[in-house]
Amino acid sequence: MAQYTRASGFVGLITLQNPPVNALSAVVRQAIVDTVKIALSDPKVKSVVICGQNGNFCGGADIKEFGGEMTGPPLIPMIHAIEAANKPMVAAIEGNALGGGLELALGCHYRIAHSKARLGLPEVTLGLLPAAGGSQRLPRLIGVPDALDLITTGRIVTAAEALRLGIVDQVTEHNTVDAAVKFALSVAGQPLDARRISTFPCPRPPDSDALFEEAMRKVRGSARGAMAPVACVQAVRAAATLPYERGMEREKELMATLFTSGQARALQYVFFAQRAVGRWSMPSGAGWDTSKPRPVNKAAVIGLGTMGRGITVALAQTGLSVVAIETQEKQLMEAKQAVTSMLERGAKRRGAAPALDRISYSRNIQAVADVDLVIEAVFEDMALKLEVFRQLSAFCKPGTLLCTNTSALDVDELARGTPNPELVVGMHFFAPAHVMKLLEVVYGKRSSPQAVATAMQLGKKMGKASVAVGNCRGFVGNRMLRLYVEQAFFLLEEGATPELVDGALEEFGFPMGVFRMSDLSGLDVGWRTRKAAGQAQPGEASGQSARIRNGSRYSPIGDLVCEQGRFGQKTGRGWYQYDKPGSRVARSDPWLHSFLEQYRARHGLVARSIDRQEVLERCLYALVNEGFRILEDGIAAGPEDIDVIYVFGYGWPGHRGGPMFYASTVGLPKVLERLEHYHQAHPDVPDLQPCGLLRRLVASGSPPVHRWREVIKKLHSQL
Ligand SMILES: CCCCCCC/C=C/C(=O)SCCNC(=O)CCNC(=O)[C@H](O)C(C)(C)COP(=O)(O)OP(=O)(O)OC[C@H]1O[C@@H](n2cnc3c(N)ncnc32)[C@H](O)[C@@H]1OP(=O)(O)O
Repeated sequence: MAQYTRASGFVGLITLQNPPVNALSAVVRQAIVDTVKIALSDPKVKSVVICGQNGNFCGGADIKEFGGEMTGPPLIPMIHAIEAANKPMVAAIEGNALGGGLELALGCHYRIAHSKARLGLPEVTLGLLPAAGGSQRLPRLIGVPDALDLITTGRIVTAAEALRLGIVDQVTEHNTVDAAVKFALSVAGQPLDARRISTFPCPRPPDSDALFEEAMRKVRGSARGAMAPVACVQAVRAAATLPYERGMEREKELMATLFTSGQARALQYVFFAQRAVGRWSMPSGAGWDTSKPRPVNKAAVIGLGTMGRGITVALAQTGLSVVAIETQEKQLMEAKQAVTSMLERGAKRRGAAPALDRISYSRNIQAVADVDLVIEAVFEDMALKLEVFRQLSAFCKPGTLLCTNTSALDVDELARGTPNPELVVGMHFFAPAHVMKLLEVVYGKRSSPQAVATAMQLGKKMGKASVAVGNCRGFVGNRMLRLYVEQAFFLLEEGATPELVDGALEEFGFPMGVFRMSDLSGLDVGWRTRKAAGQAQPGEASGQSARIRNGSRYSPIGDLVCEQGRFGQKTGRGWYQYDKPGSRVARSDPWLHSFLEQYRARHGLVARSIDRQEVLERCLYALVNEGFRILEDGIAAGPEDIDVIYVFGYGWPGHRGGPMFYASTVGLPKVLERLEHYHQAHPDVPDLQPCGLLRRLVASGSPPVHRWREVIKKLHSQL
C-alpha cells in the first residue's frame, strides 16, 4: 500500500509501503492512484513528494504478478496522471529505483536521489522492456545513445552517474525525503510544462540510422536468440522516430509479444531461482535459517595459478584482507604482477581505487596463522592437497575454515585428512574466478552447517550466485557436463562434425558449442583426467574393445586428437584450426575431417546423416537426465539449484531457464520418450537410461517445475 501524510505543512508525502522492495503490486498501484488524488485535491498542498518506506524507493513492478491475471490500476495511466499533475511531483529516491520504480520517478517532474541510490531499467534481464513509458521517456531525457545502453543491458547506475546522465536533478548525502520536501517547497507554484518528459522532443543524433543498426547488430550478436534486447532497441528507435503517443503504442505492442513469450517466463524463473538457492538446506535438515555464518575478515589463498589469482582478486575486491601464498619465488612474483594488473583493470572499469594494499604475498604457509578462512587452489592432485591441508591444520588458528577449490576431487577424502573435518567445505569457483558469477559450495559428509553458511555468505558478498551442493564426482555442474560432452563425441563417431554439433548448440543459445569450448579451455585438461582415471590409453587400437570402458561405450576420439599435440587454441590446432597459437578465430580443419573419416573406417563405423534436432536431443537430454539423477541422489536440493548452476556457470541461455526448467517446457513425457528411444538405439550407453525420478514425475502427471521438490521429498522419505 502507500501512506499519505503532510510534511512541512504544504507538501503531500506519499510513502510506498510494500516490503522488502516496495514492488508496485496491484494494492500499491491502487494506493498510489488514491493518494495522488487526495494530494492534488487538497488546497493546502502545494507540491507532492513520493518516497519508499525503509530507505528503498521501489524495486519495480511486482514480478510475482506477471504469472497471473493482472488486476488493479495499470501502471501507464497511473504514471501519466502523475506527470499531468498541476502541482510539482518530486521523487525522493533512496535505495533502489528499478524498472517500474524508475519509470514512476520519470513520470515525476523532479528526481532527488541519495548518493547511495541505485537506478536502472533491468526489465531486459527479465525478458521484458521498460513498458510503463520508460523506453519512451528515458531517451527523451538523456538522449538515445545512453538510453540504448541502459535499456538494452539493464545496467544499474549509481546516483553520481545518474546525475551525470541527467536522470536525476540533485544528489544528497543527507536525508533524502527531507531534501526532497525542501526542494518541493522551493518549486511550488512554478510552471511544469517544461518538466513533463513525455512532451520533450527526443534528441535525434545525426547518424541515428547507423546508430540503431549498430545497436541491433550488437544485441543480436550477444543476445544468442533472446528477444528482449532486440525489442528494447526497437522501442528506443520508436522513441526517436515517432511522436510520443505512437511510441507508446509501439512499446505496448513489443511488450505484448515479450510478455507472452516463453523467454520472459524462463528469465523470471531464473530471477526467483537465484533467490531460492539462497535458502539452502543440507540432507540433515540444517540450512540457511538455522545456521549462523562466522565472520570472515581475512582470508588466505594457497596456490596462485589461474584460479588462485582470480580468487585473490575477487576476495580483495569484496573488501577482505588477503594473504596470497605460493611457495616458488618466481611464480609468486609472476602472480603478484598478474593480480595487480587485474585489480588495476577492474578498478579503472569501476572508476575506483584498486584494492592493492589489501593483499600481502608470502612464500610461507605459516602466514595463514591469523586468517579466518583459507581457499586452497593448488594443482588437482589429491596427495598434494592432503599435504597442504595437513600443514593448514597445523598452522591455522582454531576454527579457521578450510576450503578447497577442487573441481574434481573428493571433498570427504580431504576432510578425513584433517583433525577437524567439520571445518572443510568445497568452494568451487569458475574461471576466471573474479568474473564468473557462479560458486558451488560443496558440503561433505562431515561439513558443519556453520561452515556451509560461512562459505555461502562469503560467496554472496563476492556477488556470486552461490549454490550449496553435495559431494560427488564433478559435483553438480561437471557431473552433468560429462554426459553432454560424451554425447558430442559419440555424435562425431556416428557421422557428425564439430561444426554441426557446435552450430546446433550455439543456435540453441550457448555462447560456444562443445568443441569450440574445448578448444578454448584446452583439450589436454580432460585428457590428463582421463589418463589418470585409466580411461585414455595410448595408441590407435581398433575394434570394439577400443571403444569400451567398464562395459560402457567410450569414445577415444579426444585422446587421439591430443596425441597429435592438438590441445586447442593454445597450440593453434584442436577441433578447429587457428591462424596461430593463441588466436581465437576458429576455422574448419580438413585434417580433422579426414581424421574422423579414417577413425570411423578403422572402427568399422558407417557415417550416417545426423540433424541438428538429434544433436540437441542427445546432448541436452543426456545432461538433463543426469540432472534428475542428481536430484534423486540428493546432491542438489531442487531443480532451481541445477538451473542456477547452468545459467551462471556453463553458458546455458537464461532465456531458456536452465536445463531442468527447459525439460519442463519441452514436456517431461517427451523427454522421457526420447531418452527411451536413444537408450534403445545405444544400449551400450547406460547413462541414457531414463532416471527413475523422471519416470516418477511423468507418472505423477508431470507437475510444474516449482512442485518437483514435493515429489523429490516424498521419494527421499520412502528410501
Ligand atoms: C503488461 C504489463 C505492463 C507492465 C509494465 C511493466 C513495466 C515494468 C516492469 C518491471 O518493473 S519488471 C521489475 C523490474 N525490477 C527488477 O528487475 C528488480 C528486481 N529486484 C532486484 O533486482 C533486487 O531484488 C533488488 C531490488 C536490487 C534488491 O536486492 P536484495 O539483494 O536486497 O534483495 P533480494 O533478495 O533480491 O529481494 C528481496 C525479496 O524481494 C523480492 N523481489 C525483489 N524485487 C521484486 C519485484 N520487482 N517483484 C516482486 N518481488 C521482488 C525477491 O524475490 C525477494 O523475495 P524472496 O525471494 O526473499 O521471497
